[in-house]
Amino acid sequence: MIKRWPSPGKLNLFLYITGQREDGYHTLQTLFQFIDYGDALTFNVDQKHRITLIDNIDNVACEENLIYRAAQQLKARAIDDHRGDENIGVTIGLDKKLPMGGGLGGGSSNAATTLIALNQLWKLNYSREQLAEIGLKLGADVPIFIHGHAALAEGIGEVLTPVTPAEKWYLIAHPGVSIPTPVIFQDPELPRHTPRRSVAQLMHSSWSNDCEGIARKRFRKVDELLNWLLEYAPSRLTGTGACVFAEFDSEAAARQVLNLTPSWMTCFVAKGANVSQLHRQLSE
Ligand SMILES: C[C@@](CO)(OP(=O)(O)O)[C@H](O)COP(=O)(O)OP(=O)(O)OC[C@H]1O[C@@H](n2ccc(N)nc2=O)[C@H](O)[C@@H]1O
Ligand SMILES: Nc1ncnc2c1ncn2[C@@H]1O[C@H](COP(=O)(O)OP(=O)(O)O)[C@@H](O)[C@H]1O
Repeated sequence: MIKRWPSPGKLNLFLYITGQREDGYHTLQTLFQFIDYGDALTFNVDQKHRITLIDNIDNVACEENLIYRAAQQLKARAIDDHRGDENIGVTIGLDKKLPMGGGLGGGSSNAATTLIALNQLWKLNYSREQLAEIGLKLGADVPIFIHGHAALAEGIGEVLTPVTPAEKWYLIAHPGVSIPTPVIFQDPELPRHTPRRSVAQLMHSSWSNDCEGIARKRFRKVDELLNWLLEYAPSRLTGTGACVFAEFDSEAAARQVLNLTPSWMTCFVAKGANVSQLHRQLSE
């Protein structure tokens, strides 16, 4: 029985924007890999009707928290489908480690962990596909955390092809600014027409992130971080930022550079994982 449910972060090892849909959303080709670093959630289920979040996060109203919203949506769906009743309730605790708005997917991961845990604890018996479908309404990155395997994501993130990139060690740095996703996607200078490539072509090319130029231009700290890291290792932006990561073949190499980082850099070392920590624990 899991007591602390892992909610790991992710990296976008590459991110290409291949077009824009009529509703304004951008179509992507992006490679998701999990990291062995993240938040943890606890769930105490009861029959007291309420969903309560005891450790809320600063500047996010409880009803806006993706954990609360995931629990609410799952309960509403369960009531509609006659798999659960009005009385099902839960008290949720959150140990937050992932920086918010950092491109590490913390909110989406928290939502996915909530859906998977409550599906089990409320005995609802939804399939992973059904949970991913509920999750997609909460955020484009929720399905990848529900499926729990590194994948190439296409469409707006919902078309997933499992892949197994090398599990490198990463030095992940946060510039101390949060970049809201729309700020990048609304920029008129964002490259939006990178040609679509096959999985094989993508996996054998060198990798980059189409959002990086805009993030560097608009956020001086992102630019400074990347300039610093690039002296030591291949380094890129994850998602729409704000975090950046440098990749290494060993933990020792990553830690050696960590020891050199100046005090203005907030960093941690994490290993890439093709199966998320949550799914590894679920299959134990
Ligand atoms: C691009 C990624 C890659 O991981 O960036 P990060 O959020 O991780 O940095 C994600 O898929 C982001 O997904 P998510 O974080 O759920 O995006 P949302 O909050 O739903 O989107 C905020 C806004 O960004 C724009 N948006 C988002 C995703 C997308 N593929 N095209 C867009 O144009 C839309 O205007 C949307 O209203
Ligand atoms: N449980 C949660 N954890 C993190 N962020 C959350 C959560 N619930 C709502 N949010 C909101 O979602 C935004 C994006 O968060 P996050 O997923 O951490 O970043 P990103 O999408 O850049 O990876 C936050 O800035 C916050 O306003």
